[in-house]
Amino acid sequence: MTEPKDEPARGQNLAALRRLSPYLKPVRWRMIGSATAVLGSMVCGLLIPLVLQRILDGPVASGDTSALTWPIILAVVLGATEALLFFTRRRLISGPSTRVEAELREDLYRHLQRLPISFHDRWQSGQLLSRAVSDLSTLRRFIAFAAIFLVVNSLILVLGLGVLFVLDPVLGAISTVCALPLILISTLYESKYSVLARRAQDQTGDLATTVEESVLGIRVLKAFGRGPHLAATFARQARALRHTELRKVHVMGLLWAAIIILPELAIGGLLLYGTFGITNGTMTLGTLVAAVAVATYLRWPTDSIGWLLAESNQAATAAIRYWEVRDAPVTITGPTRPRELPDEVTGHLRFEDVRFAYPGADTDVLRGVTLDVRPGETVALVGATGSGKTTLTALVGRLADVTGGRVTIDGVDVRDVDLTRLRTVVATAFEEPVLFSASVRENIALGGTDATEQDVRQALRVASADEFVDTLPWGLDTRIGEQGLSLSGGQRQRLALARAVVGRPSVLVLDDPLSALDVHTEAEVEHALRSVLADVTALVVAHRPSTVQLADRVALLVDGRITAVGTHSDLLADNEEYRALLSSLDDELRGEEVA
Ligand SMILES: Nc1ncnc2c1ncn2[C@@H]1O[C@H](COP(=O)(O)OP(=O)(O)OP(=O)(O)O)[C@@H](O)[C@H]1O
Repeated sequence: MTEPKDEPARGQNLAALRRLSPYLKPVRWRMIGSATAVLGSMVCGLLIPLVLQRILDGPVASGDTSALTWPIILAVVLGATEALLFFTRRRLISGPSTRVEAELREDLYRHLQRLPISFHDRWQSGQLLSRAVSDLSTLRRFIAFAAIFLVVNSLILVLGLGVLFVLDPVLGAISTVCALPLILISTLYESKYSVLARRAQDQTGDLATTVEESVLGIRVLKAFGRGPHLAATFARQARALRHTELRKVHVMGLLWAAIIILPELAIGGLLLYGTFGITNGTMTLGTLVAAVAVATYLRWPTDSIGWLLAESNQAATAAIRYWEVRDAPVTITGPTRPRELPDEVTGHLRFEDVRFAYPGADTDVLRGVTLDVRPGETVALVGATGSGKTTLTALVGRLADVTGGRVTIDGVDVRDVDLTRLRTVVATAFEEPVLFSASVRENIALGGTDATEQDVRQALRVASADEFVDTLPWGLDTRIGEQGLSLSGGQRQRLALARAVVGRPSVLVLDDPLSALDVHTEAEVEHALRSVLADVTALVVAHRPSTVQLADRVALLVDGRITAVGTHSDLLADNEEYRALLSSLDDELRGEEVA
């Protein structure tokens, strides 16, 4: 599922850009300096035609070449200053614009880390990726270029038209009459373009999602021969994006037609009127040449307005998309006044009448779970598929919050404990042992920020992973591929276990740690698990009888409630439902093995 994609409303654009001001404030003087430099540079450029006018109507008309020296020196100085100031603009703005981009990106990443799992369940990763990369580049380009030139070019346009009016009011009027429709067309086109810009940016996000998913799922795709199917989906999305880009070009093309024709008409009009003026003696040659030179100089400020508006629109769309993520509420936060857990946490874990419903769902997944896991005890959670086992485990480390009842550790509600402290006390290992493209050491140390070399080695020993890590080419420093793809399933599971125990948690939550392992690997991980579970309170989701046998007691989850708790053998003897469930899990397992 993806996030809602609204077309940007008018007015929303400006508000989204205005919200960037806290980031722009520290660099505002450099931005103003850059705008002033470019304005100064363009004013110099605008003055050169006036010097030309003086040369033509003065020394050239009178044949007095001795009077040429100073005007020529002035023209050269103006030209050199124009170039120097233009260069200064770039020097002034490049540092601040990249700094703003980096800060926005950092804050986005930090926010993504704090957002609840439910947010990440809802959003496609490609959409987040495109916002963090391409949208922020668009904003940097806007800050460094479009924002400054939009202001400066508009000012130069007004100034230039003013110069034309001073040279001759009719020349000024001809140029203004041609410039006005251009501004009108640019404004009309702005709204059309912004809708297409938003669509193209969203489609880029979809495309990124497909690429990312196919790279992560490359094994599944190859195994099922589904590569061509995904390639077809990719091609379809790429075609849709191309179609939108072509429509953008079409809209842009219409604008460019107006942009090119209207200034040409203006220059034609100036030449026509000027030629009559010179013939009648009401205008000098210098004035006409200066007017044509000014009008030609104004082509870039005029031409660029549509394109700069397009860039600004694209930047506004990028800003809206950026704030959509930044505005997503962080629903799981630490308490303002945290309650202290004892220094020596015993790990007494209790679920008291716990209820839970996923956001937007009509029914509760958990409907009053009550379970007591004693300090140091291992309880296996058993239930039919979809009965809510994973959901229940997520509540301990507050990956999700209960919607009713409470979860306590040593008598303290987990919502009252400082979040960092809670996640030091509780460690979770998930069904899919996700590893990062980093060294083995870095992957393990993720489980405990203060973990020393000795802690990492101890954790590997506990998880029975030390021997195979020693055989890796660079031992602990061996870089493992993204998702640990260069390792076997059992090796990845054991590294995930080591990561879970490295911070010496008091409560360990394991979501089916033996999933997707063959019999041989299962035995290796089981051995590791026995030693991992020896010193902690553990809640283990179990899909296999072998995992159940690691537990002191078993809790049976049926229809969102714990219906029975007891030892494996007691439940086997007394509970019909448990027997049926276990034999169905056994059948499933046998089916998997045969397959
Ligand atoms: N992010 C989610 N949003 C909405 N519903 C969800 C979400 N995740 C799980 N569910 C639903 O909640 C119910 C319980 O899911 P859960 O993953 O906790 O079950 P489980 O017992 O762990 O299943 P399994 O044994 O197959 O892993 C299911 O009906 C599932 O469809």
